[in-house]
Amino acid sequence: MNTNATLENSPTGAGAGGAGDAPLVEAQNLRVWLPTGRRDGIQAVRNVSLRVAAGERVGIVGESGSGKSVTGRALSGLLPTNPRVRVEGSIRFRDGEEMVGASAKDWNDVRSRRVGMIFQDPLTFLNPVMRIGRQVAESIDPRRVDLPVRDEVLRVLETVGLTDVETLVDRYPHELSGGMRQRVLIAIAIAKRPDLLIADEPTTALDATVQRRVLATLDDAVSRLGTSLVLISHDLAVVGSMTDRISVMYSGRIVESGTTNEVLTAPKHPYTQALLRSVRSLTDPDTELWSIPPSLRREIDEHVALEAKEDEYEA
Ligand SMILES: Nc1ncnc2c1ncn2[C@@H]1O[C@H](COP(=O)(O)OP(=O)(O)OP(=O)(O)O)[C@@H](O)[C@H]1O
Repeated sequence: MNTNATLENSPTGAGAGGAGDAPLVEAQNLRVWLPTGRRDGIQAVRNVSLRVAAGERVGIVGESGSGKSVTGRALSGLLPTNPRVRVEGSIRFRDGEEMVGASAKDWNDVRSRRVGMIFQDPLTFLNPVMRIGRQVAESIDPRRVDLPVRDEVLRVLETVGLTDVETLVDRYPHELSGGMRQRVLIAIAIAKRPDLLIADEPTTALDATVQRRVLATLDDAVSRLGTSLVLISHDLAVVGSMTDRISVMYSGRIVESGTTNEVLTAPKHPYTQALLRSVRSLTDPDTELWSIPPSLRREIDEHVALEAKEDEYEA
């Protein structure tokens, strides 16, 4: 049986909900197909089930191309707008409607009230021709972007460790360093006090020292707001230090889920075991290639194919 069948809440995780709590967000049997040159496109996400309790922090780890980002984008309704993108299964926020198949307007509503996003490359997310202050203000309240929210904008920017904020609000994204831009992105994401933050490789593009500081800022902001966090990263050390639970993805599937401690200290799935070993033997830190030997990779592929068959049979 696939280990993602039951995804228990961390009994020790900070703020994790109890067993009877309705999750803040729950994806069930999520399946996503994306268009490619091939006629049917590719299935990037295969039967992913994931639940995040209020205040809980869940990490999604796996190699490049395993489906982490597509899962994160599906959870935030930000998959490419292309009629050939197909999503099946279920995504529900607490007290909300089914979001698979929901309109762009419904997703906008959910994002503006409940979900903040932080992506790897702030320049693609920030508006290059809009001053920083206005971009943060729009996140606080898209209808009130003038003076009344200025104090709040300054406060949010200070919250994420930025200084000289009176000057900063009048600057444009290209005038800031990478670390500053990433902090602005965190500010924009937390300004509306979302229930859930989805951070997809939030610091990968930064150098190691800046990365640590920005992660500490994110950690601090999430703790203070009591926000739930989905942290997507190929970096097990980062995810291990910031989450209550971890789901490991391989070939579009969640192959193992458990408390962070369980997954890191007693991994059950051969892929997680290989992943943990390969972290220590990564040869080129600039790529996301994991040094899993081909014979072991074949074994893992066979194991995962067998699990997929079992899941299909059970369904
Ligand atoms: N816009 C897109 N159009 C077509 N295929 C896509 C698109 N985005 C992702 N894919 C494909 O979907 C699969 C999953 O990609 P995804 O980006 O979710 O992986 P990932 O685990 O997040 O990897 P990375 O860490 O490199 O971002 C990959 O095969 C990828 O090539």
